Amino acid sequence: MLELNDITVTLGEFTLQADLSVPPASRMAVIGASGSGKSTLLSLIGGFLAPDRGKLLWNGQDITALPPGQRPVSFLFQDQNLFPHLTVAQNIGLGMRSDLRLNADQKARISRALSEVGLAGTEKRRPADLSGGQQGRVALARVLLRARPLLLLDEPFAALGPALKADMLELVARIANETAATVLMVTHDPQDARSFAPQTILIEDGTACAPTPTKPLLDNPPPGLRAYLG
Ligand SMILES: Nc1ncnc2c1ncn2[C@@H]1O[C@H](COP(=O)(O)OP(=O)(O)OP(=O)(O)O)[C@@H](O)[C@H]1O
Repeated sequence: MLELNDITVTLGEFTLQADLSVPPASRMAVIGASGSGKSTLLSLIGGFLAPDRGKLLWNGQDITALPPGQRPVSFLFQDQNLFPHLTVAQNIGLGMRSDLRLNADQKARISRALSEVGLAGTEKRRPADLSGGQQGRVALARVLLRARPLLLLDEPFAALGPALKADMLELVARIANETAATVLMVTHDPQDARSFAPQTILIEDGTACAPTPTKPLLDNPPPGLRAYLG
């Protein structure tokens, strides 16, 4: 279980507050208007941003002061952060061994992850030889192999077409179920929230609200969210 206890973080003029819990093995959408603080919330949980006040707990352990690499977290951002000089397999392997001395079993796992994201046989290619959507899928394969219990997704599949995006969300949901991972996904697309996330964290007026069931929230949104969704 992830707990944000009485958190305040200030970035220039902007302040975000959060006092909420995310139950184990849940899939959550993070929704709010542009500039409401969605990426700020994920940066806070990932350890890229320190709160001015409050604590983050993971399964009861205080992780507020832990650097990103020591948190139980993996990320998938829109900007996929693939290294252009490394092959697809090496980019994925970095998630397992930073010196890239991969054994046969690790290489086999990389190939299996590539098959799962629909990119079988691309191990030796470079990111520049792949489309934006394919690069996104390589980044997803990397995240899947890291198998951390908390997965943070920031608009990860925005560059993909609708069919592929649905496939990728289904894949993330399946892997999250198999590994009992908790997933927080920032999205601007209410359909994605409905299909992927039973619960939603709404960010409004500088506050990340406690999780609430997605369908009733989107069926009957509060005024600020209604205006944003159009
Ligand atoms: N380094 C910073 N210094 C000052 N203000 C910042 C900084 N980073 C973000 N902000 C401000 O914090 C607020 C929240 O930004 P954030 O990126 O979290 O919003 P968001 O909901 O993810 O937006 P979007 O949907 O447009 O990506 C914005 O008003 C932004 O201008």
